[in-house]
Amino acid sequence: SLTLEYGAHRIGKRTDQMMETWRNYGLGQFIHWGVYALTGGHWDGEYYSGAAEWIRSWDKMPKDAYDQLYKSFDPKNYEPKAWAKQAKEMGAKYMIITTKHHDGFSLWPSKYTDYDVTNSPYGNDIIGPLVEAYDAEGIDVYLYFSVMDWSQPGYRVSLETEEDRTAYEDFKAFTRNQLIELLELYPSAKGLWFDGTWDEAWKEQAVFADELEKEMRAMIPGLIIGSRFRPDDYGNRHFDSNGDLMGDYEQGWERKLPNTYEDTKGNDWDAVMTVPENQWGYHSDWRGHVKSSYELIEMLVKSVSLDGNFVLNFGPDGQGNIRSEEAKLAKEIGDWMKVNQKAIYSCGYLNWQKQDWGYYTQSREDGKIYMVVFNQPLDGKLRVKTADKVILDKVYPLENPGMILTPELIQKNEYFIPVIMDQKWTSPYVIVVESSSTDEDKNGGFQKAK
Ligand SMILES: COc1ccc([C@H]2[C@H](O)[C@H](O)[C@H](C)N2C)cc1
Repeated sequence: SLTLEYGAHRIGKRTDQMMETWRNYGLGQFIHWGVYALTGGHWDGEYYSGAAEWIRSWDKMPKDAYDQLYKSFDPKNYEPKAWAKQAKEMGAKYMIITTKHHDGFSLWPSKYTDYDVTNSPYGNDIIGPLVEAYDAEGIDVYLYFSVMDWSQPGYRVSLETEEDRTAYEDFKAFTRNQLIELLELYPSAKGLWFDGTWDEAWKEQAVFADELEKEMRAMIPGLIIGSRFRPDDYGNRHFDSNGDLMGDYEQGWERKLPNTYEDTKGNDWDAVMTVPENQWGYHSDWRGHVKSSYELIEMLVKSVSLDGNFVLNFGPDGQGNIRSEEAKLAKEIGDWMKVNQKAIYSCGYLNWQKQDWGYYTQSREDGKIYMVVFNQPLDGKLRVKTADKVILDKVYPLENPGMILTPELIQKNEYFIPVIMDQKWTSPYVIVVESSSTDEDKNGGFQKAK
């Protein structure tokens, strides 16, 4: 393997408490909010078919018109406490907020740019009250920050000339200033979710990025930073030139999920997901497929079953309203979580053979196994093929622990579990499996399967 000075600084998962907490979240909320929300994905009566938060890059969007939008940013209906309560009801354990997206508009009072909320009619800090509201609900806050910043004169896609390099040094200093400022203003933040780090110019900044990451980690011990921040000695991101994961978890799963445990390479990871196919910021006219809560619950369960976190995106409108479609999803997901959260929180991958009826998760706290059923077989029998030397001690519906189900042995380590046919399951349901190992432990009894 290559000797890398700026590659992965750790092989394998972080095992400290803050990362354990992160690993056990299961469900998160992404919030994309900024001046792009004022356009709702339209300009001058025309429909923008791209991602609404990218409308500034649309050829039909005059750049100066976009850059004046902040003079209309005055979200009368912004209610951070209501947003936090809704997220709590949904069952989100963490929230990632766009402090600054690619356009550079800063949602906090920044000393380093005039393109921020203090120079909008709204005038006040957006981020601070949001952090307080989510902290008060016990939902951990993470700060999304786009390195790419179209508003900054020093920003460059690539460094071709000496002038580029000189300008980029200013941009690097600006970027560091804003990040230090964010961590000083919001020290309860548990981590940063970086974006906009694919430019050639940034990919040459292995030294700068590494020093900055170290500086940020020193400011908030345990700070969690994913694989989208640093480039390595050769400009590789997410995985360094030896194939080792950069940062604390893999951030590559954007609007897509891994299919198998092998796809995750055994790393921690999050999957960030839009409700439409590709809209993060507010678009007033969602076209194409809009995901149902059933689909999103399956993605959540699949993510947890493969040791990841699922982060669902919300895009509030220009007045600070959470749109009705998202409010409905938050309610429906929350209703499901209220009944089935034990199969999600502090759960992860179980190495039993994947079956067609759904997904296994296993509690990292007590080893209980959860069978989350999406596709109930017509004969009401769930096939279960356990790992070797496992016996099933007790099986029952999570919703009705008194209803003991008796597995039917098919062959060694393989059973049918008869679910209740007269129980009309109308949404994904969970069967709990308490199991133990047939290995004799030192005093001849059975130990709980770990
Ligand atoms: C070039 O393709 C991109 C670039 C950036 C994105 C941004 C989205 O605006 C959103 O912030 C998402 C999390 N991020 C990857 C999406 C697609």
